[in-house]
Amino acid sequence: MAEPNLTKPLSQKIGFIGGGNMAKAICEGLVSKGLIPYEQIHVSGPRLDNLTWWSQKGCKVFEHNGYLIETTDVIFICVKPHILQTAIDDINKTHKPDQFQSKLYISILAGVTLQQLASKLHPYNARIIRTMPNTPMTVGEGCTLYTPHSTATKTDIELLNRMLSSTGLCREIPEHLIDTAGALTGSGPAFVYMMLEALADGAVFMGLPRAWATEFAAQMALGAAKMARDSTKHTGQLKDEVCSPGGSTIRGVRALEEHNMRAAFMDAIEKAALRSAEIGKAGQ
Ligand SMILES: NC(=O)C1=CN([C@@H]2O[C@H](COP(=O)(O)OP(=O)(O)OC[C@H]3O[C@@H](n4cnc5c(N)ncnc54)[C@H](O)[C@@H]3O)[C@@H](O)[C@H]2O)C=CC1
Ligand SMILES: O=C(O)[C@@H]1CCC=N1
Repeated sequence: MAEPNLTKPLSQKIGFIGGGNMAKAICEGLVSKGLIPYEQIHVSGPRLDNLTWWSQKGCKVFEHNGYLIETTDVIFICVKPHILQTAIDDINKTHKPDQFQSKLYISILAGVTLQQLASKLHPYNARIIRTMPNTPMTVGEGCTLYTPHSTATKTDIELLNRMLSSTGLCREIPEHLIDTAGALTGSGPAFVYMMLEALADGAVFMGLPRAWATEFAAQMALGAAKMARDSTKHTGQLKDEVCSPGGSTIRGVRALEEHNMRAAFMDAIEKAALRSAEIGKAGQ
C-alpha cells in the first residue's frame, strides 16, 4: 500500500459511539496531528453529562447513537464489548436501519469477531474494519492492528491507514492473530506502567525522591524502547551490552530471574489473549 499522506486534513466527519478512555485517545491522536479539528468530531453516549470532556473541546455530542451515525461519515465503535448490543438497540430507538447510507464502521472492541460485527451491523449497510488500538496513540506513539471485513473497500482501508498511521504504527494482521497481538499491544501499556511503577518503587526504596524516580524510569524506558524498535540488534544483545562482567546490572538481572520475571510477562500475555478470545466466544 502507498504511504498514507499524514498531513492532509480529513474532509470526513468522524463519530465515536462511546466517549470513554480509548475514544478520547483516538480523538486526541487525530487532533494533535492536525488531521481533524474537534468541531468535525461527533460523539454519542447514554448520558450527556458524561460527555462534557468532548463538548468542552468543541465536539458535537448526542444522547442517541442513531443521530451520531446520521451526521458522520466514519464511525468508531468504542463501547465495552458487552454493551455492543445495547448500543445497537439504541440506534433503533430513533432510526430505522435502512435509513442509513453505507458507512465505514471501525470496531475497537476486544474479542468481538468480524463475523459477529457483520451479523449485528449488516442491517445498517455497514462497511466494517476490526481494529485493536492502544492508548499511547494519544502522544503519537500508538500501535493499531486491524483486519478488514470483506465489506470494507480499498478506499476504507487507505482512510484507516491515513488516520491511524498519524497516531503511530498501523498494521494489517490476519484476524486469527488479533487477540494475541492485541494482548501485547492493547493491554501491554498497562503491564509497562506497572513495570515502570515497580522500578520507580525500587529507586524510592533506595532513597531517590519519587518525582525523580518516576521521571527517570519513563525516560529510561522510552530510550530503551526506541533502541529495541530501531536497532537491528536482538534485544538479548542490547541487554548484554548493558551488563558489565561482575558489574551492577547483572546483579539486577539475576534478581529478576530469581523472581521469574520472564514467566510473569509471558503469563500476562497468555491470560490477556485467552480472555480476549473468550469475550468473542461468549458473544461478548
Ligand atoms: N482502554 C484501552 O486501552 C483499550 C480499549 N479497547 C476497547 O475499547 C472499548 C472501550 O474501552 P474503554 O474506552 O477503555 O472503556 P470506557 O468505559 O472508558 O468507555 C466506554 C464508553 O461507552 C459509553 N457507553 C455505555 N453505553 C453506551 C451506549 N449504549 N451507547 C454509546 N455509548 C455507551 C460509556 O459511557 C463510556 O464512555 C472496549 O471495547 C475495549 O475492548 C481496545 C484497545 C485498548
Ligand atoms: O482490557 C481490555 O479488555 C481492553 C482491551 C485492550 C485494552 N483494554
